[in-house]
Amino acid sequence: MTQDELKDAVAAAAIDEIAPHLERDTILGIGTGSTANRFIDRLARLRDDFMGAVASSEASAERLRGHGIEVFELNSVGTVPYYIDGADEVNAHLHMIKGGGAALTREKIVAACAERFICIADASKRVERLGDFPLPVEVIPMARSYVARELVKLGADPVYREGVITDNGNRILDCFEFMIDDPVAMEARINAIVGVVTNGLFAARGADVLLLGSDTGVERLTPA
Ligand SMILES: O=C(CO)[C@H](O)[C@H](O)COP(=O)(O)O
Repeated sequence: MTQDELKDAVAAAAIDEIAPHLERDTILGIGTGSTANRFIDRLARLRDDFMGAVASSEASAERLRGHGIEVFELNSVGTVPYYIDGADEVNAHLHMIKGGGAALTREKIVAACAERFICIADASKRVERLGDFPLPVEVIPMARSYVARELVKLGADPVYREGVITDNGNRILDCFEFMIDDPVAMEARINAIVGVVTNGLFAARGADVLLLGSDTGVERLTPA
């Protein structure tokens, strides 16, 4: 199967996972990226079965609205029963690196408000140790150089993502050469640097379920 077919397969599996639990007043949390987009496109077929969605990016909000799905502000919703999103890397504990699409901060906020995080990914995203994928860090623009120097002290090789401004008006540093042995500790450590908005480690709040697509089908995994 191609990677696109695997993304379709996990998007379909996520629909199967949540569809029996949808109520007329359900508001879902929706992620960002090519896998999440496939989920959004399938969700459109169920749009009369639930109330709407909270989106983790302007791009996803636009896509949801394009399908006639109402998009709500998180502040007016409170909690959502499910957050469905992709990942750049995921380990056996369902800790993830996210933010390849620069939406990490809003993704982390919506995930924090979700009762369950369902991660949808093709098998290429499953790793033993996080860090081959460059870890994104969202920074306040004026703190960019300072944060980069602090990240070097932690062992990373941070590279400014040229031309990218996040939905929050901030910048992204991608940390290369950064093998992460303790994702929970490193997530907290990076977030403690002044000027960091958040980083792309989703470890303190990892996923509850991973739907992982491979040539043999979609596997449903829970944290080890
Ligand atoms: O974190 C993300 C965006 O900020 C995405 O979930 C992540 O980059 C995976 O994207 P894709 O489904 O396109 O591979």
